[in-house]
Amino acid sequence: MSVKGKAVLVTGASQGIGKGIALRLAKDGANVALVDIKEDKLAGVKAEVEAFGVKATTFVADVSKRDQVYAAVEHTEKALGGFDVIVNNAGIAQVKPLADVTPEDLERIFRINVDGVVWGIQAGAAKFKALGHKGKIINASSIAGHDGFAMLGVYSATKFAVRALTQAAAKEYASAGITVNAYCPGIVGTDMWVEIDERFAEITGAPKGETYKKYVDGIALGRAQTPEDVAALVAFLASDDSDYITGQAILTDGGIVYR
Ligand SMILES: NC(=O)C1=CN([C@@H]2O[C@H](COP(=O)(O)OP(=O)(O)OC[C@H]3O[C@@H](n4cnc5c(N)ncnc54)[C@H](O)[C@@H]3O)[C@@H](O)[C@H]2O)C=CC1
Ligand SMILES: CC(=O)C(C)=O
Repeated sequence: MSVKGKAVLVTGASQGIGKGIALRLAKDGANVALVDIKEDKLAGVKAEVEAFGVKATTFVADVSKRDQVYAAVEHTEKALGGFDVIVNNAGIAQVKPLADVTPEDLERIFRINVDGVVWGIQAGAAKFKALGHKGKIINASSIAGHDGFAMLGVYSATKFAVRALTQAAAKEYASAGITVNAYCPGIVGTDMWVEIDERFAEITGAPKGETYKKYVDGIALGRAQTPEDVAALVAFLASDDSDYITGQAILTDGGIVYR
C-alpha cells in the first residue's frame, strides 16, 4: 500500500478520527493538510504529523462554506506542492428524538455533514481535473448511514446522504479517473461519542456511560473502535492499491451486531 509522497487534505483533523487518519497517512509517508474550525488544536496535530518526517500544513475552514473548502484545496496544493487525495471527514452528531427536531437542527447538521461533503467532492474533483491527474475522494459515512439510529435520526439521514453522494460522484467522475469511496465506522471512542452518551443520559435518564457501553457490548470483536482502526481503511482507500474500487461505502465496525 503506498501513499508515500501523496498530498492529502483531511477535514476535521484537529481530533478524533480525522487526527488518526492524518497521523496514519503521515506514518505511511504522505504529506498532509490539516483542515478544521478548531484553530487552537491544529498546531499540535501539525507537530505530530511532522514528527514522521513529512510535510504538514494547517488551514482553518468551515466545511459548510463552499468558498472556504475551495480555499482549503488551493492552500493544500500551494503548501504541499500537489493535491492527490481529499478526505471529507468533518462531521457533527446530534442526539434528539425526531419529535423535537427543529428547522434550525436540520439546517445546522445538513449544512456540515452533507453540504460539507458536496463542497469537498466538488472542490477536490475540480482541482484533480485542473492538475490533469487521477485523484481520490474519501467521505465519512457511518454504520448510521446503513441503519437509522434511534435518537440520531437526522444524523443518520446525513450519513445515508453521504453514501448517495459517494455513489453518484463515483459515476460522474469515473471517466476522469477519479475514485470516490466512503468509510463507515462503528462505535469509535472519540469526543463525538462522549457527547452522544451524555445527551442520551440527559434525555433518557440512563446513567452516564450506559449508552456507550450498550453499543460497545454489541460489537462482535468485543471492543470499541479506535481512530487508528478507521485510519487503516482510509490509508488503503488513499493508496494506489484501491485504484479499482469506486462508489463503495465500506463498513469498518468490528462486526457490530446491535444497532
Ligand atoms: N465517533 C464515531 O463513533 C463515528 C464517527 N463517524 C464520523 O466520523 C467523522 C469524525 O468523527 P469523530 O472524530 O468521532 O468526531 P469528533 O467530534 O471527535 O471530531 C470532529 C472534528 O470535525 C471538526 N468539525 C466539526 N464541524 C466542522 C466544520 N463545520 N468545519 C470543519 N471542521 C469541523 C471538529 O472541530 C472536530 O475536530 C464524522 O463525520 C462522524 O460523523 C462515523 C461513524 C462513527
Ligand atoms: C457516531 C456514529 O456515527 C455512530 C454510529 O456511532
